[in-house]
Amino acid sequence: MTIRKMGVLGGGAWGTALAATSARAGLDTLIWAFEPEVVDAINNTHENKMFLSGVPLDPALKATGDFAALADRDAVLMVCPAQHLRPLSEKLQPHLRPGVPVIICAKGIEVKTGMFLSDVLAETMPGRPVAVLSGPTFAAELARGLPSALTLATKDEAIGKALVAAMGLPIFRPYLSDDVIGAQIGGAVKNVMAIATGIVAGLKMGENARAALLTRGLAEMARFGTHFGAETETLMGLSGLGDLVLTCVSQSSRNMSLGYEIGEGRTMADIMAERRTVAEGAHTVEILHVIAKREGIDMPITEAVYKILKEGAPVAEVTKALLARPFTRE
Ligand SMILES: NC(=O)C1=CN([C@@H]2O[C@H](COP(=O)(O)OP(=O)(O)OC[C@H]3O[C@@H](n4cnc5c(N)ncnc54)[C@H](O)[C@@H]3O)[C@@H](O)[C@H]2O)C=CC1
Ligand SMILES: O=C(CO)COP(=O)(O)O
Repeated sequence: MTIRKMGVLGGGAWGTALAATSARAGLDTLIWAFEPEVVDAINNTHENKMFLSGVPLDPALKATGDFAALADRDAVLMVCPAQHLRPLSEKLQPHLRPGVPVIICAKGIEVKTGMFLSDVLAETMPGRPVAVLSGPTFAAELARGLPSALTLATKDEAIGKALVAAMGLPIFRPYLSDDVIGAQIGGAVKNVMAIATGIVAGLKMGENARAALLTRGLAEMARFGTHFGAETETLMGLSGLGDLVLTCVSQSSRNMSLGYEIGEGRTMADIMAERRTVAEGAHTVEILHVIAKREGIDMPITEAVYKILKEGAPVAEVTKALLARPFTRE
């Protein structure tokens, strides 16, 4: 299998950065974008001002608002926010040739069903090969040509190798895995942990507290992951620990900075009113909390973020309760 024509579903920051990378790798690349202004800007000004401003794009990179225009693609990167994956994949499915792989690049869990995104695609795109591309990667850095490494997980080794051959670059290094569930869990859970570490940073609780939270967040990710059959190697790899570290320590993260502002005393409503971009952890926490309860998985940090974001519990009270938990074994 050879991939020459790449489709990208989603013209946000990450979709645009991945499309720019695909074009840089020499692939004929077409982005489907939701906003007509984004389609227009990519085609006519070669810049996505709305989501990735200041990054000049290859004029060969084209955008469309028409799903049918993706009909000749050899593979499609699915880079919409997680909660939009179901309706968008339903609309795209009839236009793609059978056997064309789709690669999940979104990070999250479907809130209304509790399903992993690969399970959503198994319903909306039955029989289609699926891969997951996930790792510590801020869109703005990749778009500027700075180096990144990611996990590329798929059960179909030939497709994995074809994707690496097509898109791999010295600045974009995919590492193959067959752990499709594990690669999704890291990316989903780390966003919730990034909100938590952001809150602690906003509260000025110190760097010891942040390191403690990040490490206990990893324990939470590992408990959740192993419960659903993820391999430890994946959780300790780029899509797990790697992404957890990046997202929890940097204010470039939308999730971390969301937490930071909450820690400083702002309300969710005020913060969200100023943002057009997605902070996936704010959605993921809603369902992660439900799944953890249902499955009996101990996830106290997730629970704390849920209480603050979704129940409006006072930050000081929730933090105090988290620190007062009974002492236990590591
Ligand atoms: N930005 C980043 O550095 C990275 C993002 N991701 C993941 O990629 C996914 C997409 O994120 P970004 O590209 O950053 O998005 P973004 O936050 O830059 O842009 C928002 C996106 O949501 C789309 N959107 C808004 N309303 C919509 C609707 N009603 N229907 C369909 N689409 C709609 C917009 O078209 C746009 O593509 C997320 O799951 C994110 O976690 C993964 C790795 C890095
Ligand atoms: O997933 C990301 C980095 O790997 C981007 O993180 P944010 O969505 O928090 O900005």
